[in-house]
Amino acid sequence: MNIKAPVITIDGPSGSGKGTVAGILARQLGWNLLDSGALYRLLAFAAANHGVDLTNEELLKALAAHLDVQFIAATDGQLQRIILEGDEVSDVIRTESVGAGASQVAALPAVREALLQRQRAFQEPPGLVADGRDMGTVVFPDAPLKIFLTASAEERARRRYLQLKGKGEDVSLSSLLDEIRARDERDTQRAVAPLKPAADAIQLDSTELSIDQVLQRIMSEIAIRDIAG
Ligand SMILES: Nc1ncnc2c1ncn2[C@@H]1O[C@H](COP(=O)(O)OP(=O)(O)OP(=O)(O)O)[C@@H](O)[C@H]1O
Ligand SMILES: Nc1ccn([C@H]2C[C@H](O)[C@@H](COP(=O)(O)O)O2)c(=O)n1
Repeated sequence: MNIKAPVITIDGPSGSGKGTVAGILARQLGWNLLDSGALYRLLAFAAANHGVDLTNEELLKALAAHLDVQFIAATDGQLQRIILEGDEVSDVIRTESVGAGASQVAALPAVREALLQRQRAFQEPPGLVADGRDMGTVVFPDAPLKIFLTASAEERARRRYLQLKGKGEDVSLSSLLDEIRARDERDTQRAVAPLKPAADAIQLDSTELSIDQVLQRIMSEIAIRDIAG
């Protein structure tokens, strides 16, 4: 019998804290991590490098199918690293402009199809924490625990502002809020795999919660379901 490794999905809009929470959870549980947004970001970044237009669905599909990417698991003191075509791109794919490009290519059905199996291949023992927009609805519909993490657009823009300021970037809160709203609109309104909670997802609004409080809430759901051994 083929018993699949358990999956915890964490979906939600940009800046809700999915990536942070998924990374900590995966480390605490000793499970694999799938940052699915990174795949769409890598595709948008690779397309720019190869001169592929972000509306050219056929070429983007081919690029997605052949993306030469390696995810190097986090270790104590070092976050997960991402290598594209031999170069480390962990930081350069995190800009708002690459995020906007990712949101654009993510609306193309052929691109999503090309990335589907690549995402499912992360489901390896002892388990997987997967974050994105359609982890619970499309990629891992049988996951035993699905979280839909939200926060108000204003709070998400504030978090992003602090994050980027902390990196020394010159950003404006109002333009970040505009970008977050535009990305929400594109991600929720697209025809394929739009951002929405799975019917069986637990919805968690983190506007007033710290990262630790969010983690505690998820840990208690894991304990209730007894899915982490
Ligand atoms: N509950 C929280 N309270 C305060 N800050 C938070 C909280 N959750 C996350 N953050 C901070 O908000 C910023 C954005 O978080 P993160 O990158 O995890 O969001 P995300 O949902 O993965 O966004 P994206 O989808 O755009 O990658 C980070 O600086 C993170 O430390
Ligand atoms: N499962 C996913 C993950 C991401 N996307 C798209 C939509 C986002 O705007 C963009 C970047 O994601 P982020 O790194 O900010 O989480 O990628 C998606 O459609 N489906």
